Amino acid sequence: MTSFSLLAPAKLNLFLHINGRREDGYHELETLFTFLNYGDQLTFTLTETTEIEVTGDTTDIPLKDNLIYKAAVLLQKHTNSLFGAKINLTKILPMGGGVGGGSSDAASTLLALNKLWQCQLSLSELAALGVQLGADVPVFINGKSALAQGIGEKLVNVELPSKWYCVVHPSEHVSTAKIFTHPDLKRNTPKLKGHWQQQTLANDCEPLVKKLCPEVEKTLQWLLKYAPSKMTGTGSCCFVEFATQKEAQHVLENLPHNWDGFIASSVNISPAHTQLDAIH
Ligand SMILES: C[C@](O)(CO)[C@H](O)COP(=O)(O)OP(=O)(O)OC[C@H]1O[C@@H](n2ccc(N)nc2=O)[C@H](O)[C@@H]1O
Ligand SMILES: Nc1ncnc2c1ncn2[C@@H]1O[C@H](COP(=O)(O)OP(=O)(O)OP(=O)(O)O)[C@@H](O)[C@H]1O
Repeated sequence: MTSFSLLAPAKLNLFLHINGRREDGYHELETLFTFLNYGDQLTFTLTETTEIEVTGDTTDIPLKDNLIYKAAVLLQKHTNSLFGAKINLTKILPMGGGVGGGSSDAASTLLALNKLWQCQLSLSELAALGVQLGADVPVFINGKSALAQGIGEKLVNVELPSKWYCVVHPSEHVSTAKIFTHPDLKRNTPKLKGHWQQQTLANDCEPLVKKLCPEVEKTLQWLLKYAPSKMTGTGSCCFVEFATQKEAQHVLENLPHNWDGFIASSVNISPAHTQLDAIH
């Protein structure tokens, strides 16, 4: 196989507790990750030179900063691969929306090129490379819904019931770094004791983001008409959960005209892994 496509799925943080700040500035957190059957589309084609070419919806991001390019170069250097690749991106996920699009692109690139270049690195070796690109990359490499600890890289797989989500993307962009460096961020939630299902679960970034971005506050309020609303990651996307597609579709159909959103079902195994396993 010298060319194939993979999805880079979205993630949702079903809760996000911040337990403290480390000396390097990163935060200790506890979060529950689920994957959505919805994401960016990436096509990988093997080339016989070492060049890495990224095409498609990449205009906003300089090549050297693109997490797809960075992931490819990292793997190439780590394995001394003499191959290259042409990678085409169809961007579907909102950038900086808290659904992990950049991290998921990076993870799908590592997974795909590991196969295309026959590097034969294990998932834990790929995750160790991935965490150098972002705290969220390992969960996408691991490919299973998981409870994460540490900076988000210590993962315990969990089985979650499949749900339907309506995800709304407010027009305001939220910088993850800005939230994590803000003095008013709540950083003192005690670590979970016992099973997470028996606890009160929240997103500790939500009060601060609501204060800084009125659009997020407005979105969460509007969604409350339908179901308990939550924010994912450091925002700005907000979501509501349902048992059926019909209920999620109903919210999407009623979105105010200038708002963006999508619906998707959650899956316990990342669609990138399901697709990769089907390639021989
Ligand atoms: C908030 C989450 O989206 C939850 O899934 C992630 O933990 C963020 O993951 P990410 O976007 O892959 O994060 P990175 O690209 O590694 O870091 C973005 C910014 O967030 C801060 N950051 C990130 C993760 C973490 N546990 N503590 C942090 O303080 C970093 O210092 C950096 O300034
Ligand atoms: N291929 C890429 N896709 C999206 N963003 C990228 C990519 N490469 C680099 N970036 C940079 O990464 C930043 C964060 O992107 P991303 O879409 O992952 O944010 P996010 O959904 O808030 O992620 P998280 O929840 O992990 O914080 C973007 O603002 C962009 O500058």
